[in-house]
Amino acid sequence: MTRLKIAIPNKGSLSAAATDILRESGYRQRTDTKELRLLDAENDVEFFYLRPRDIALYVGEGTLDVGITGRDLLLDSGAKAEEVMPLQFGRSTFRFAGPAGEHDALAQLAGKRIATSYTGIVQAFLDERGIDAHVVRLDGAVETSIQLGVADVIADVVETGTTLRRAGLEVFGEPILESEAVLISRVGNGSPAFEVFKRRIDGVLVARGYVMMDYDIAIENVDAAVAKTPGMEGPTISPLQREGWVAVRAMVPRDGAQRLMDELYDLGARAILLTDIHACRL
Ligand SMILES: Nc1ncnc2c1ncn2[C@@H]1O[C@H](COP(=O)(O)OP(=O)(O)OP(=O)(O)O)[C@@H](O)[C@H]1O
Ligand SMILES: O=P(O)(O)OC[C@H]1O[C@H](OP(=O)(O)OP(=O)(O)O)[C@H](O)[C@@H]1O
Ligand SMILES: [Mg+2]
Repeated sequence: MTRLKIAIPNKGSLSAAATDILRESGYRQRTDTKELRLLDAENDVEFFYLRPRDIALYVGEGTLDVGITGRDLLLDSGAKAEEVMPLQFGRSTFRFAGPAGEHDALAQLAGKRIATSYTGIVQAFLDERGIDAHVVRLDGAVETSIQLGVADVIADVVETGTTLRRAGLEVFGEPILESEAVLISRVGNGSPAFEVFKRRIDGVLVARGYVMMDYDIAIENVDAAVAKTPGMEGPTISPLQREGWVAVRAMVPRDGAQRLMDELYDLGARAILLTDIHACRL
């Protein structure tokens, strides 16, 4: 098998969370942020720490096999790479914004100067709708460009909205795009090494969404309890020394697990335990 080459954000909002998920998936990660390349010989993979904006290009060209980047950056790049799996972190919305109270519809974009770091996404959006506007490419901090007179509106990443508010701006029109960190690969990459890598990442994502629940319950109440905790392939039910009782073990969604414990208690379950799952293969 040829060694898998993987691109990881070296800085910015996605960097720490990307490193975390890889570490949880059992891969070596750099300990020094100045390190730009790291070989994990045991797992036969090599990591390249790159600017998130450049990652889709390397993967699209086939120089690197896999990457973690933002969906917005992937689409903006126009690279021949495809989204393989959303990673559930780095969520943001890409939106138009202007001085508070001045705009309420996308039709008002016509003839305006629009500042953005994502010219690919914005130009494609305007072309699709036949809106004629002038796109001004900036590297970052685009919120300031209106006050400084180089643009009339902006199109940018919005997470909490704090940056917009502080600059006296507000969003208008429909959201252009919902983004999050995504796993990308070259179109049609189905190598066995890539399949293993995907399964490991997926195992961590699923584990983050579930917890393990254990409880003891009288046999006459098992059916009602198991209906609430069906598990993946069906829960494990083991005998207890206590006559007429069994122990049940099942994976349950993390959201709502506390409420589920209350409901099981009401059904007569006791010794109800919740434990974290660190990884899984389902
Ligand atoms: N609050 C946020 N600000 C910026 N980007 C975010 C935010 N939340 C998620 N992202 C995502 O991070 C990616 C941007 O990568 P980038 O390297 O520009 O990170 P950054 O946090 O903006 O870092 P930098 O300090 O270099 O500006 C995009 O996919 C973007 O959607
Ligand atoms: O809605 P918020 O929670 O305020 O987050 C959004 C802001 O964060 C990012 O800026 P970043 O700090 O990355 O600076 P940049 O513009 O130089 O990339 C983005 O470009 C917005 O400005
Ligand atoms: Mg940024």
